[in-house]
Amino acid sequence: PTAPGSRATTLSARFLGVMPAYSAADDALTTKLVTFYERRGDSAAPSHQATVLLFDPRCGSLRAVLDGSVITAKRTAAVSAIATKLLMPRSAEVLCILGAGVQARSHYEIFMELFPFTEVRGTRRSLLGADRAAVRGLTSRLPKEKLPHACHTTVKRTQPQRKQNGWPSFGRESRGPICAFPRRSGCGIAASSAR
Ligand SMILES: NC(=O)C1=CN([C@@H]2O[C@H](COP(=O)(O)OP(=O)(O)OC[C@H]3O[C@@H](n4cnc5c(N)ncnc54)[C@H](O)[C@@H]3O)[C@@H](O)[C@H]2O)C=CC1
Ligand SMILES: O=C(O)C1=NCCCC1
Repeated sequence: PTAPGSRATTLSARFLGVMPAYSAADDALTTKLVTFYERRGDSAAPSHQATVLLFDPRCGSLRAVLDGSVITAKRTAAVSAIATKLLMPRSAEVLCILGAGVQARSHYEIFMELFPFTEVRGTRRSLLGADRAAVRGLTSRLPKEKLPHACHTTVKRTQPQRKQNGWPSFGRESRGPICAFPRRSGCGIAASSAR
């Protein structure tokens, strides 16, 4: 989760986030620095780039500089997985992932490892490029007649809002990832990872 004291500096759809944290249990003093930029089609750079600095809590000296991109991808998906483990109906078989970027991939990987989904669905803009062939039962749109049991949005700058039929629809503000379980499952919108 975002640490208390985190700050973000904005340059019109370009952000620098500072996420300091101290864990007494691990005796670890750290901060993550993360930039997240709205990308136009012509940019090859990742939309989110992060670095983690680790300090010695006793003397304040810098001890390590870590790449933060993998940590961000895995930690965020891990939080979604915890929420899903606690809230998803046991009978769930169908996973839906909206978005096709870094978080879509990390969510896909951990969800396929931890849960017995038999089917994965995405939207037209999904799913996972090269992994497409490995995804069983992928459909290119969300069929109304058979709702998935868990839905994870990893799209940028959108947020699902519950529709009457229980499906998330996209608003224009805010950010994912957000875990949603359709109302039919009895859970409603269940959790938003992290922030
Ligand atoms: N809560 C947390 O701790 C974290 C949250 N995030 C958030 O998760 C989201 C995804 O991050 P990344 O995967 O790293 O970004 P990314 O830039 O790698 O992927 C974004 C994906 O969303 C898709 N997309 C954008 N608009 C769409 C739309 N209207 N419909 C369908 N797909 C659409 C893009 O095509 C792209 O595949 C961002 O909003 C980001 O800020 C990311 C990291 C940590
Ligand atoms: O690294 C994180 O955690 C982020 N949270 C929200 C937006 C971008 C990065």
